[in-house]
Formats: sequence, C-alpha cells, structure tokens
Amino acid sequence: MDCKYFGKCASCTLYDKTYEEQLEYKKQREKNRFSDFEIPNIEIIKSEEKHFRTRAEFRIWKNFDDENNPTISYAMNDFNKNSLEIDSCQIVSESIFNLMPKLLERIKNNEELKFKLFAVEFLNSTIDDMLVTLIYHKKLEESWLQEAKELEKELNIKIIGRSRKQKEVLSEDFINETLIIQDKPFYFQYKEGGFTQPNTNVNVKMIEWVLRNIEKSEKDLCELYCGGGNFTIPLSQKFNKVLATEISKTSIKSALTNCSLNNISNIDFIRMSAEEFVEALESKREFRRLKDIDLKMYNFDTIFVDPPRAGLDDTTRALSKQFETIIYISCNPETLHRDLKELTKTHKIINYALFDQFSYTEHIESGVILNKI
Ligand SMILES: C[S@@+](CC[C@H](N)C(=O)[O-])C[C@H]1O[C@@H](n2cnc3c(N)ncnc32)[C@H](O)[C@@H]1O
Repeated sequence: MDCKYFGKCASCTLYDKTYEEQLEYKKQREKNRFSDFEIPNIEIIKSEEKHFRTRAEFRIWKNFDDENNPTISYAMNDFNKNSLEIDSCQIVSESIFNLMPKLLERIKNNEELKFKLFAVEFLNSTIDDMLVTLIYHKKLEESWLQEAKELEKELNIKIIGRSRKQKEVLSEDFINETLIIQDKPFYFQYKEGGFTQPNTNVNVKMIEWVLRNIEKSEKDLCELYCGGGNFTIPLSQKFNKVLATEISKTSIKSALTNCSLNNISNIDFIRMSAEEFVEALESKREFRRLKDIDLKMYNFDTIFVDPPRAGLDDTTRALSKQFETIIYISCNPETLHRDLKELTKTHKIINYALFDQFSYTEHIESGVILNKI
C-alpha cells in the first residue's frame, strides 16, 4: 500500500507485505492451525486493498507549528507505543479520508472546539452518512454546542460531543446504511456506541456467504451475540422464526429499529447475555425480560453465534452442540480453534471461510458451518 506511514504506524502491523502477501501469510497460518480438523475447502474472501474501514478512531496530538504557535494533528501509536502524528490514513473509507483534513483545519482554528480535544471517532456508511464523535477532557458548555452546530452544518456531518459523564448529540446519534445483499437492499441504522463490522464490503460478503451455504428451513433460528441484527435480518428470510439475543442495550435498540425498517416480523430480539440465555433455555432461572416470550414455542434447528474475541463460554458451547446446524462467525481463530475441538465431537465441518476484514493486521475473521454427525 502506498501509505507514507507504512512501517511506522502500528495499526497496520503487516506493513512489510503487499496485500496478496499478507493474505497468503494469514491463509497459511490458519491452514496450519486448523490442520487437525477435516476441512473440505477453505474459501478466501478478500477485502479492497485501500479505503475499506468505515469506522476509525484517532487520538489528537498537541504540538507547535513552524511559527511556534500551539496546534493539533491526528495521531496513532507507532511500534514503540509512542504517538505518531499522521495527516491521512489509507485504510479508512474515501469519505473519512477526505473529511479528516477539512475537519482538522476547522478545529485547529477554533479555540472552543480545539481546547482539551483528545480523540476523534468516525462512523461512515456506504450511502455517505457520517457521524463524528469529538471526545474531550472538559465539560461541554453552551459555547461549545454553538460552535459544534456550525461545524456540523458546514461539513454536512452529524456530531456527538463526549466528555466524562456527558454526551451531547447535536442532531442524531446514528447513521443510516443500505446494504445490497444478494441483489436486495437491506436498511440499517448504526447507533454510536453499538457494535458495527468495520469493513462494510467484507461484511456484505460474509452475510452472502452464510446465505449461500444454508438451505431454507421450515424451523427456527436461535442467534446469540446478534448486535444490531446485521446477520439476523437477512437470515430471517431463511427461517420460520428467529430468536436473537445480545448483551448491549444500544445494539438491541438498533436491532428493533432495523427490523421495522425492513418490515420484518418473524424476529424476537432479547437483551440478554449468552450465559443468561442458556440458563433461561434450560429453565434454570426465570427472567422478567422473557415474560412475553414462550421459549417452548420455538422449534429450533440452527444456532448462529458471532461472539467477541473470547469465543464461547463452556455453557454456550454445550448448548450449541444440541442444534442440528451451527453457524459460527469468529474474529479470533485461537478461540474458534478451541471451540471447534469440542463442537466437532458431535458435528462435522461443512463449510469454512476466511474473511480478510482486518487487512494488513494479524487479525482475520472466520466462518464455519457445522452439521450434526
Ligand atoms: C463480534 S460482535 C457481533 C455482532 C453482530 N453479529 C454483527 O455482525 O454486527 C459481538 C457482539 O456480542 C455482544 N456480546 C459481548 N459479550 C456478550 C455476552 N456475554 N452475551 C451476549 N452478547 C455479548 C457484543 O455487544 C457485540 O454486539
């Protein structure tokens, strides 16, 4: 990649490789890691080589310009964890890339916006909605609000100001997204603070990979770690009913909105940790959150899990083994490998794919579909 910070900035740790080389390195590494399982074929889903991240976070670095006046720039860590001033980033979406210098220039020249600013987060959609969160070490007063509102109008973006125990939403705290999945549009709202997949293009390919590799079922789907319904909503077409759970309140709110944006009525979303859900399903504990849901009404044949890096806990792993089909999306091949050791005692791996969602880093997303032996 023709990035001038390549080899200095620690966000792209595989800086000494071309796109194809870094992908080949990760593919071989995973092939070796999973060589103790019978895997029919590894599908490789590539990313764009540049401008693929639709969310990004930068720190703000304070320094002095040529005339010794205090100024600011964006910063990331270098390989020694020192701050590295940067003026652009090649892996963020083109819209974030183009906005970064304009935003900084405007903030630099405005004391109210600049003072005690220490980080900036960008969240962008492919239909060009942009949310910028400015994070401060100061209380945000009316004078800040006025200046930030001007900035919002001028740059045609949505701004949120954050400080300790303070969140100022100037217009909206979400962006709108339309994903074209298997030639059909799906509508989403991504809320600030809720989980979103960072590489939108690869995300669409992940959803399409799952849809392509499962049959339409007369039965029901159980989903854990559902976020804002990213997989749930497109997958609901393949099942009679869906029960989807997630720990984050913000994500469950988004999921409910996303359901109505797509006129979908066969999904129940519940805010519940995976561990709690196992207890509910096994009738070990009663939950008020489930008072309107009769778990016995479901006739599940498939479980879909997309856990955080820690993977599945013991009870969720044991629960998963009870389903005919397991669809497992993982952002950490180490914990996926650990979990598959247990899951393959009862299930056989039918499909396996690597999604290069985090290009130029050591990370890789995997997808595995297993059927009961
Ligand atoms: C990797 S994200 C996947 C989200 C969603 N599938 C998507 O594609 O956007 C993992 C999700 O698990 C949720 N989570 C983390 N720990 C959890 C737990 N113990 N129980 C249930 N959900 C949890 C997080 O809030 C996050 O939304």
